[in-house]
Amino acid sequence: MARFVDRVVIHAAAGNGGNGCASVHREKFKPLGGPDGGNGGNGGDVILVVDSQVHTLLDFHFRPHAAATNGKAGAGANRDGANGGDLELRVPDGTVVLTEDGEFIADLVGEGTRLIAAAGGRGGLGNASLASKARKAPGFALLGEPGETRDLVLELKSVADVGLLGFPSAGKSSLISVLSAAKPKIADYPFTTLVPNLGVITAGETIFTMADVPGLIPGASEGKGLGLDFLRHIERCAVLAHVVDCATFEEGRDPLSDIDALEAELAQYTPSLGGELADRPRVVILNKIDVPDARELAEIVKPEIEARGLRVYEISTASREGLRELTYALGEVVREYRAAQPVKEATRIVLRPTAVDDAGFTVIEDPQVEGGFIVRGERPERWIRQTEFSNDEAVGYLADRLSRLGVEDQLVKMGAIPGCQVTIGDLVFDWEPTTPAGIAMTMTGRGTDPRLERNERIGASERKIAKKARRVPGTYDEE
Ligand SMILES: Nc1nc2c(ncn2[C@@H]2O[C@H](COP(=O)(O)OP(=O)(O)OP(=O)(O)O)[C@@H](O)[C@H]2O)c(=O)[nH]1
Ligand SMILES: [Mg+2]
Repeated sequence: MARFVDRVVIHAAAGNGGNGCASVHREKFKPLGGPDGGNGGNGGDVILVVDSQVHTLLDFHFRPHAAATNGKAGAGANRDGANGGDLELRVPDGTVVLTEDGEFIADLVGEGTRLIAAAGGRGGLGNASLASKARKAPGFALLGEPGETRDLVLELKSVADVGLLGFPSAGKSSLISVLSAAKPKIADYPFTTLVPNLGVITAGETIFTMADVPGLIPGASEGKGLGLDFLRHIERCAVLAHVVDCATFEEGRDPLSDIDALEAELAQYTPSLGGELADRPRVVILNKIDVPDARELAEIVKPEIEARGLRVYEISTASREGLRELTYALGEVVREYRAAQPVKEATRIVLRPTAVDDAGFTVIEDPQVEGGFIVRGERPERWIRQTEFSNDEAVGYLADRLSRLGVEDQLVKMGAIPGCQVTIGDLVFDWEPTTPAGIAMTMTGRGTDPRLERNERIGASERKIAKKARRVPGTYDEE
């Protein structure tokens, strides 16, 4: 059976956007028929999708790299590049997504819940789309944006329906091996099991999973033995089953004190996912009754344990006595537990949180460069990525865009002088006002900016967004 992996790091790489195409339509006797470069396709997303048929993160353990396909470049004759295909990764219900630093991103609950783990890059516009009255035949196109790459931690909130608790050599691995198809290592020395095993058990209509975990000893909550690691697994099981060795001759051990010792450890442990371990339903499995002394002992302690309100089952994994009854009883407890859970609602679509400053930007003084500035913002940074810097026309277009957004005005307002160093994203450059009258231009109203009239590529709505961003206090406006 599957080894059980409850925590993996995945490397998600979304597809890059395809580059836009700069092309000029050509026909016989009509050599310059206007721009006809198509747009690049968008890169594919890497998406996590909850699938109730998936129970472990094992696949990701073996294949941690996930990449969506790139968008295709645009071509002449107005042919747009194809979009890259999304890559859907199927994850178990109850997968918790964290950043590598342990910051919580999402809790994926309910069949079909989706999370964009890494967003594909946008395709670049071709020169046909960039054409305007003022720029009838642009000799450039926009570059496709690189897709996001993110390292994410996936953790299983629930690893199994039933978790086995017990001292080393109590017979936990033996039990899972006779109840399910799991074939864990079994031996008569302590700590045979080092990593948990997962078994799938059928009890009539009910199918449930059981986790065999490493043995527990007193002091585990402080890290003794395999300690905390083990408790982290137990925390993710709905039902806890004590497996008690009734045939041990070890000094100071008997079924009751074994149970008490392990309960004391559980009580010491603070579950990292919240929720109390004390609230989990419990059963007690008295094992090894094929040994005569053990059977006798089991008979003696059974009523005492039952008096604590626990269900007790006497079994032997060696002679297979009592297994059928145990299987159905566990199925019953699991069914009860499931029925008591609130109905899980599919969160349906959890989208990647969008950047708050999508429409705006901020300018700060560069702490490292005297007289320098850093411009931050989703859009200006994206525009930089879309620009092919070896093409002067493309650079001019970028400068227009930045100035229209108000970046230039803001730099002036903050005391930028021509020639100072400005950083936007990956780009560092010596700033020069776009027009010789750049500084004076801040005195004119926005509506009278001659560059605005010249350009119809930016839609009214886009301009409105930019304007609105200017009004939001704190976005960047220092007034
Ligand atoms: N006589 C008898 N021996 C058993 C029974 N169940 C398990 N054993 C023996 O007990 C020893 C330990 O069994 P395991 O299943 O490895 O015990 P475990 O609880 O998984 O132990 P750790 O992984 O070390 O925590 C082995 O030698 C088994 O053969 C049983 O019902 N009767
Ligand atoms: Mg074991």
